[in-house]
Amino acid sequence: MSVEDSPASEEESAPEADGERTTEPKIRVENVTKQFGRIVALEDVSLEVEPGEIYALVGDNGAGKSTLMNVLSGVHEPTSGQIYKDGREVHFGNPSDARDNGIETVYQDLALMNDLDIATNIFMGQFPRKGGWPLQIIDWDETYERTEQIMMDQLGRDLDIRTEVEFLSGGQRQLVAIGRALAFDPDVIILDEPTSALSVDATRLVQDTIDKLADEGITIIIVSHNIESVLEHADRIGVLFRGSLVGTLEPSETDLEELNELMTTGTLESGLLDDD
Ligand SMILES: Nc1ncnc2c1ncn2[C@@H]1O[C@H](COP(=O)(O)OP(=O)(O)OP(=O)(O)O)[C@@H](O)[C@H]1O
Repeated sequence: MSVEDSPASEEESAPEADGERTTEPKIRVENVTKQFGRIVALEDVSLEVEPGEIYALVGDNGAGKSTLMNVLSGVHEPTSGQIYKDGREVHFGNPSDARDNGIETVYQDLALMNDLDIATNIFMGQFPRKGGWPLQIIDWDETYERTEQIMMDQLGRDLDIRTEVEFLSGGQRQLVAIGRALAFDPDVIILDEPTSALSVDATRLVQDTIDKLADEGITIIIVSHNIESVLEHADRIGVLFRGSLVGTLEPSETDLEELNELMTTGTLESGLLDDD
């Protein structure tokens, strides 16, 4: 993996003289195309996600949402185009490259271990350790202390972190998966369908948590079919249609009907659409 300064980004990272923009977008996708053989899953997609923003990606089945998510999380390399993080061009050859650049992904399959407790699930594979090599052992005190911090301070939930995950509700399980992402101290979290198959209450729990993380400055990208929830919680909504980004809308300027039209036809009859 390499991270390069792009000449353009150096210029852009300086605060502009008119004071309008002082920060780079957290994520910038520029002209990204992804092909799988003859299938064009993404075609010339460009978008920007601002720091601390909740950006939702919506689209019909096969529109390219997962592919874009996988490009950003290092699962797929784009066929062409560039990705920038904080104004620097990044190349992700695998998910740990994305992780090294502060991007964590919570997949729909939460991949939790049911018979282990919350803290163990959160730090699985990256436990704090103590002692010198070669006699290093897991530092359980530190593991539970840091889990408590993630739960209370970042997720704002008073869950008993020694509870085995199998006893948790759907919403609580989603929080544990988000907690596991937070353990890597990311500044971007990508969430794949975080509220699918959740009850109304669980959906609210997860949404409130996502709002809280964004308030803390973490940039959130949500892939979702839940348009109502997206309209309520996202700052902006990117609509993909057959691999192309056909619109970027703010919830205040659109509604369910319009989004559905855009998702299913790739255009709006009214023609009123920002092309950013
Ligand atoms: N690994 C792959 N190999 C071949 N084709 C793929 C691969 N991944 C995705 N595609 C194709 O790329 C297109 C976009 O798929 P993608 O999964 O990104 O859409 P999506 O919007 O996430 O759809 P869904 O909501 O159904 O998950 C589809 O035509 C899909 O069949």
